[in-house]
Formats: sequence, structure tokens, C-alpha cells
Amino acid sequence: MSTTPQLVVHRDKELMAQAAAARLITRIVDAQASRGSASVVLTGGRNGNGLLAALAAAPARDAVDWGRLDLWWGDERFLPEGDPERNVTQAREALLDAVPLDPERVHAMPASDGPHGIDVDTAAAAYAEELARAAGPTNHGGVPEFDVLMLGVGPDTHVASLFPELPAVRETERTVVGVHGAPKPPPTRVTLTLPAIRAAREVWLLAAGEDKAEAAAIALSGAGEIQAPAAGAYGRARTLWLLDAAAASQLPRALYPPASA
Ligand SMILES: O=C1O[C@H](COP(=O)(O)O)[C@@H](O)[C@H](O)[C@H]1O
Repeated sequence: MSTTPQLVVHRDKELMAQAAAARLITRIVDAQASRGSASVVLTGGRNGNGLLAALAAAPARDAVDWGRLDLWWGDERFLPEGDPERNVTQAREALLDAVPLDPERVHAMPASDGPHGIDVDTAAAAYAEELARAAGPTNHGGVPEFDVLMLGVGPDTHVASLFPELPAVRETERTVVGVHGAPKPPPTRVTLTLPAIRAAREVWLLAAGEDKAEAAAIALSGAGEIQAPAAGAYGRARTLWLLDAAAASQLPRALYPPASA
């Protein structure tokens, strides 16, 4: 388990998105070369969608064998299929509709007009079962081997739909739970839990923009995961914080020394 995060700070959010997209392409290509396929967990939010848009625009995207890629989601806004606010809808617009994915390997989280209706807890349990079915005997904690799991960091330090102090962030057994009363709309959501997140080989936290500066500083300064969920997100092999200079602007000097004059 690698709880010590590595930080990479880029000049601005555009460069961060492009560099993260290039990094993701390399990671997927490497996994496909060594194991035949790759498994990635997507995040919603501005930074996650920025990365997907940068990936769509990258010529090197053709290096990925899109048919041998499993896509999962870290969280979803529990809304009807096709709602523009759903993370999967936004991901499709940013990238997924433009690449030849195998639809069987695109594991969207359930919608509120799906087979489980508006029962978000049953929908969350169904996604946990889907993950468990994909997990092999050597995988960790009921989820498949995620090569990379990406998380946007909210201004309040939330990651996925794990908000400070809400029950979901305290979950220690289940891999997926329903969220009720999220402070950010919509209030009803589905999310991976911290144990599921920590089963990933690599966890990448994306934070760009001034409104993420305080959250990054809190999460990287030893805060507890109940108060600052981003502090509890780490991978088995690597934990990477990808920031732009604005989001890094309040980090303690020991972590991110200011550039010398
Ligand atoms: O609602 C959500 O917000 C977070 C962060 O989004 P951002 O726009 O502030 O970057 C996102 O990571 C999560 O997937 C999403 O559901």
C-alpha cells in the first residue's frame, strides 16, 4: 500500500489535462502489452472531463486498443439515463463516443430509471455485484484489478461521491453504496467506497483551479479521511496528485516549495 502521495504540478489546467491524458495512454498501453487488457475507473467533474477531452484530441489515442479496455466509474449522479448531468453522459460526449470501445466493457453505474428504479441502495448493490463478478480470485476486496482509478477532488475535499462526514465515507465493508443527501446536487448518488478505491493499483487525484487549492492543502496536510475524504484515497502501488499551479498554491512549502526567483 502506497499511502505517500507523489505530486506533479503543471503550469495550468489545460497542460495538466494534456499531461494526464498522455500519462493515461501510456499506462493503458503498458497494461495491455503485459496483461492483454486494461481496466480504468473514470471520474466525473470538470477535471475528469477535461482529461477525457484532452485524450480525445491526442494523436496518441490511437495507440490504445479501445476494444480491450474496461471502463468503470468511481461515482454517478443518480439521474435518468442520458441526463446531461450524469457522469457517463458527460464522459460519452468528451471521449467515449469517439473511440471504438467494446460496449460490454463499458460499466456505467445504474440510472434512476433503470431496472432498480429509484432505489439507489439496490442500484449500488447491483453495481457491487457487477464488480464482484469481474473480480478474479487474486483480486483485492471484491473488485477487479483497476490499473488506474481517477478521482476529481471537490472544493470541499470530496472524492467520488464521498462527502465529508456523510455515512458513505465511513463504509468499511461494502465496495459500492448509495448516497443520500449529498451537499452537492444531485443529492442522490452512487459511489465506490474507500476500500474499493484503495484496491486500485494506482489512484490519481486531479485538482486544477484556485477553488481546489484549500482542499488540496487540507487533504495533503494530514487531515482525517472522514473530514477530508481525499486524504483517504490511495492506491496499492502508487498515489499520484496531478495539480495545476493554482490548485497547488496553498500547499505547505515542504510539499511544494515555491519556484526560486
Ligand atoms: O459531483 C462530482 O464532483 C466531483 C468533483 O467535480 P469538480 O467539477 O469539482 O472537479 C467529481 O469528481 C465527481 O465524480 C462528481 O460526481
